[in-house]
Amino acid sequence: MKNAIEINNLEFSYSDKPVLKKLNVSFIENKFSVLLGINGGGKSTLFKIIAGLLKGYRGEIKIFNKNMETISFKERAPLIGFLPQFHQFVFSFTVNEVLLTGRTAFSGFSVKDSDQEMAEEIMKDLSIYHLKDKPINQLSGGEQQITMIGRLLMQNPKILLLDEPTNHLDVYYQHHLMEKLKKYSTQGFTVVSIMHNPTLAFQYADHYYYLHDGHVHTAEDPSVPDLNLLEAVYNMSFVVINKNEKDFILPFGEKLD
Ligand SMILES: Nc1ncnc2c1ncn2[C@@H]1O[C@H](COP(=O)(O)OP(=O)(O)OP(=O)(O)O)[C@@H](O)[C@H]1O
Repeated sequence: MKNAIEINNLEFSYSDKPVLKKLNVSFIENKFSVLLGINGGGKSTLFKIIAGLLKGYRGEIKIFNKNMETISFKERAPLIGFLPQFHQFVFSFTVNEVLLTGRTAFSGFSVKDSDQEMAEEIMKDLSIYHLKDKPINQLSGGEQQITMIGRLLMQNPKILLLDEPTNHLDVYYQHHLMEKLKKYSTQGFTVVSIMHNPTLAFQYADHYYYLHDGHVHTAEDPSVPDLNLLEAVYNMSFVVINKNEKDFILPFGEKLD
C-alpha cells in the first residue's frame, strides 16, 4: 500500500500558540480516511497546511513521495483538491458555471465540450442536476456544499481533502454523500476527510485517525475503530450497538471525568 500523503514531525503555531506538535501521519492511497477530533484541535489547520494554504510550518510533507515544497502551484491542482470548511460566494454564478470553474486550472477560461459533459455527469451523479441554472448564492447551505464537492470532482485531483463535507446536509444526504465518497475511493481517488460524526464515519470509511493534543493517533490497524482512543479524544463514553450484524458506534453522552 502506497502513501498518498506522508507527514513527518509537523509543527505549527499561531503566534505563540502551538497547535500541531511534531505530528506524524500517513494517509494511504485509494482509501477513504477520516480524521476525527474535538473543536479547535487543529484539524483544519492540518488540512490547510497540506493544501498549501498555510505556510510557516516545520517538518516534512510528502505528496505521493514528493516533498510538498518542490511541488509547483500548477502541479498541485491535479494532485490535491481541497474543500474548505467555509465558502464565500461573491459572484452569482450558476451551479453549472461553478462546476466549470473547477476546470480553469486545465482549460483556462475556455469551456470545452468535454468539460460541459463532465459537469453534466457530475451534477447527475450528485443529484443536483435540477439546480444546474440556479445561482449558487440562492441555494441552501446543503445544496451549496454539494455543488462545491461537484466543483472539486471537476478538478479531478488524485486526493480529495475534505473539511467537514457533510456540513449542512440532512441525514439522507449525509449517508448519500458518504456512499459516494466510499465509491470514489475505489475509483482512483484518495479521500481524506475531517468529520464530526463518528457514527457516520465508522459506517463508511476505511481508515480512522484521531487528532488529539497536537498529534494524530491511530489504532495499530487503522481500519479498526478504537473505542478507547475515541473516548480519550472526546472525554465521553461511546456504546456499540449491533443491528443486522453490523456494529454502530454511538456517543453515549456520559462525561468520563
Ligand atoms: N487564523 C488563526 N489565528 C489564530 N489562531 C487560530 C487561527 N485559526 C485557528 N486558530 C486556532 O487554532 C486552533 C486550531 O484551530 P482549527 O481550526 O485548526 O481546529 P479544528 O480542529 O479544525 O476545529 P473545528 O473542529 O472547530 O473546526 C484553535 O484553537 C483556533 O482557535
